[in-house]
Amino acid sequence: MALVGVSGRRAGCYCLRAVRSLPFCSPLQVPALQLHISKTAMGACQKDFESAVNQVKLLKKDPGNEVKLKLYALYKQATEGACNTPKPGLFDLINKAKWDAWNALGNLPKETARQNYVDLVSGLRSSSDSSSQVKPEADKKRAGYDTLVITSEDCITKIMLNRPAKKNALTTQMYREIMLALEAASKDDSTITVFTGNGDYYSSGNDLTNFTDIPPGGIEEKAKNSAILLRDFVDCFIDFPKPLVAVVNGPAVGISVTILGLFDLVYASDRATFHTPFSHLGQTPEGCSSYTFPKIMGPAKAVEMLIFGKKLTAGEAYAQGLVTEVFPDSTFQKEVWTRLKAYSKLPQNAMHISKQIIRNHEKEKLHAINAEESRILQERWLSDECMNAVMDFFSRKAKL
Ligand SMILES: CCCCC/C=C/CC(=O)SCCNC(=O)CCNC(=O)[C@H](O)C(C)(C)COP(=O)(O)OP(=O)(O)OC[C@H]1O[C@@H](n2cnc3c(N)ncnc32)[C@H](O)[C@@H]1OP(=O)(O)O
Repeated sequence: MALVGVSGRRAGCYCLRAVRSLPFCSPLQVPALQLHISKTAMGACQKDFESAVNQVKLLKKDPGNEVKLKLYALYKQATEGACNTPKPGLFDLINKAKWDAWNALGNLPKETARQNYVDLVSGLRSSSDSSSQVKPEADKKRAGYDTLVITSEDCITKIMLNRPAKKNALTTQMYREIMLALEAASKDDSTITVFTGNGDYYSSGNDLTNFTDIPPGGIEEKAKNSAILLRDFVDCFIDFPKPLVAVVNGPAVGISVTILGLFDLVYASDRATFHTPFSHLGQTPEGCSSYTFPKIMGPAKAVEMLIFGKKLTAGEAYAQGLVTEVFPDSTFQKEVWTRLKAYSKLPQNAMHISKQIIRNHEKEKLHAINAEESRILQERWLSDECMNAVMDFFSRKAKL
């Protein structure tokens, strides 16, 4: 996701672009959002306002689409007053989101809007400054990974999803980095590999903005590329040679849940939930869950999750066999890591060979299922049902 960028100063007018600012699907092309700052904005805090407008350009961190929409709306209100343009059509998604945000401000006075804009930017600056001071965490990252933190200790390689502000939603970059991390972990001298999430979520599943970055070949090409990426990604889990452990620190959604059927141990905090809202999104199961879930929990319970999107608590997921053990959140990390450190000292070759024997029974089948699920999803992603569901998500997010 591109950050807010500055296009430069032009003839008495500052122009700020939020490149690929608002992630919507159909027509799956995201134009640049332009904010033109006219010199005519008047009022007591005009100077502060202009200065805030300039400070937005210097933010080190993308403030996210919701905030960008707020900035846009407040800017329009501050400079033009109440929303005075016709509502864009349903499928003009970007402009509709911007219009909704502006319109939601009603008759807010221009001066108040200016002040709110200044306050918002000031808040963003302080959080951007303080987050840029958190150097030690960044330094711990193994080189080459932007979205993951990977560490190796006590013969355990830990792969931590690291987009806490986005609930560890999986971007295409993240899928690729996870594949690289698995490849590296399969060859390093660790005995077991652990997945977990940074922050309050394990993962909110596929990042829905993945649907917005459309190549020149259009949405068909996008769907095809995504299906290939999905298939390769899941194949890496099917083929992973060492014991694979999920330390589910919080809620898990979508593909982060389905893929658990390919893990060897799933430890969950009692805060964790397990949710696969595929029908709600006009989508269908992946991660081999159409096979592993009925096998693990029986067809009836699998249907509740995969077709009807029933969200399970950690206790329910344990009762249905998806989770190996549930721990109180207060002692989760301590108990799980003590357990894993003990396991990691077991004879490495015996563990790896055992995993191979167990997996080899159905490896071929899993690859075939993965291919089929990916093929079906490629079609689903082009459906109105799916596009409308993704649009709904971002429309909800765009409301002020
Ligand atoms: C290669 C392609 C492979 C594709 C494989 C297919 C997989 C299928 C799936 O995984 S389906 C599941 C998709 N995920 C979802 O539908 C979850 C969507 N998110 C939510 O419903 C909510 O965000 C939540 C319930 C996870 C958390 O709600 P909460 O109110 O606590 O927090 P926010 O909504 O404010 O979220 C904080 C910011 O994170 C952004 N975000 C969260 N999840 C996603 C996501 N999946 N995709 C994109 N963005 C996400 C959210 O937009 C907020 O961002 P903002 O601060 O900029 O507004």
